[in-house]
Amino acid sequence: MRNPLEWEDSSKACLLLFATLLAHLQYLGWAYYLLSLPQRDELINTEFALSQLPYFHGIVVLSTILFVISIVGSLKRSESVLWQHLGTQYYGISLCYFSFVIGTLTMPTGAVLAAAPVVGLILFDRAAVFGALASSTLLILVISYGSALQWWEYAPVIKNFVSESGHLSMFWLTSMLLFTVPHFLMLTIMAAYVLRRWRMREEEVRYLSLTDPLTSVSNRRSAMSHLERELERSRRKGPSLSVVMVDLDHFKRVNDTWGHGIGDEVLVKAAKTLRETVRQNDMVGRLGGEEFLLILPGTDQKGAEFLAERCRQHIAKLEVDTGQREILKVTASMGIYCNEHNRLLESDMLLEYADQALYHAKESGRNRVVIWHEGCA
Ligand SMILES: Nc1nc2c(ncn2[C@@H]2O[C@H](COP(=O)(O)OP(=O)(O)OP(=O)(O)O)[C@@H](O)[C@H]2O)c(=O)[nH]1
Repeated sequence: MRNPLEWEDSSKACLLLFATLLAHLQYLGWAYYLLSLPQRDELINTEFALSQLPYFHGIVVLSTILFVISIVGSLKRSESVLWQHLGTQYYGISLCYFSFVIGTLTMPTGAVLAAAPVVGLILFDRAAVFGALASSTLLILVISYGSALQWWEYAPVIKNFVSESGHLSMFWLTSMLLFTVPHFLMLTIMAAYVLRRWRMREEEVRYLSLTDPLTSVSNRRSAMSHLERELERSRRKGPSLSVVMVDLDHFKRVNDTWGHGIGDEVLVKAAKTLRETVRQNDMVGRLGGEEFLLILPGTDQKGAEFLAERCRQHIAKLEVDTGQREILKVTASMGIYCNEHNRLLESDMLLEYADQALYHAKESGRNRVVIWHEGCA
């Protein structure tokens, strides 16, 4: 599914114009329903309603045309902020006309003026939303003051907002709810949908910023901050922490012989093997190139050695199909350091010692696990 936060401008306009068309169809249906009622003369100004029918139709036709144009634009994946201006301006101005007919100081007008910009700002360009808000507010003010100055009647289609007994007219109240609820529903659903996608994207960005794109294990930054956290915990709570530096042997040769594609495949398989061999709360990070780091909380030196040895054996059993009737095998060297004798060591020293042990493993023939000892320094 594509992300609405990355929709083309034409698709956003298309969505808004579709919502506008639905609203105007609802108003047209309402007008026809009222005109069909036997008691219509008691509820509405029939003469005015009939005189406005061509405009109602005209707006529905115009909304349909604009909607179709925006569909064509979105099929062509057209990107231009003008689409957004068109969609938002038409939404605002066409609803102002309806606001003039039923009254500017009403629930639907207030609801749209208050809620539409909030949803709009999530989805549309700021200039488009504020532009449409400015023109609509200005129009609403002109219509309202025009009525106060007796240039035109207020809510010319409605008769008797209040009944003769002084109570609110049931027809008036029901009509207002009928117009308000769909707008609110549409705006709320749109906001909820876009915000959900927004949260998903945030999750995705977080995942990408912490994960190595090739192997899907933690990247260097994420591994380092995890190490700091675990080291702090080890200092406070006591259990020892072990780190294992893992480096694939003669990896340059793999690349040189079989190409980078096969080299990448080896890295992916090795990372997967490490991930599947360690426990759930251990961390596997790729420090770069063919070097990985295992962070093993609550693990003493003996435990780390056992786990590293198991990882080494599993990697040695890996087989990579080279596509040339030859199966490629790889091995890894590992250096271990555990803070069980010195909880105060900083993370860089922990890594330094593990690196020294790894160097020793390489020097003494590769494909082996070495625990740091004085001789490694
Ligand atoms: N395919 C692939 N190769 C990489 C990647 N990152 C680093 N490399 C290669 O990994 C190789 C590392 O080579 P060296 O550092 O010489 O180590 P080595 O050949 O494994 O030798 P030893 O570590 O001493 O056993 C280089 O050829 C890098 O180009 C990667 O993401 N994909």
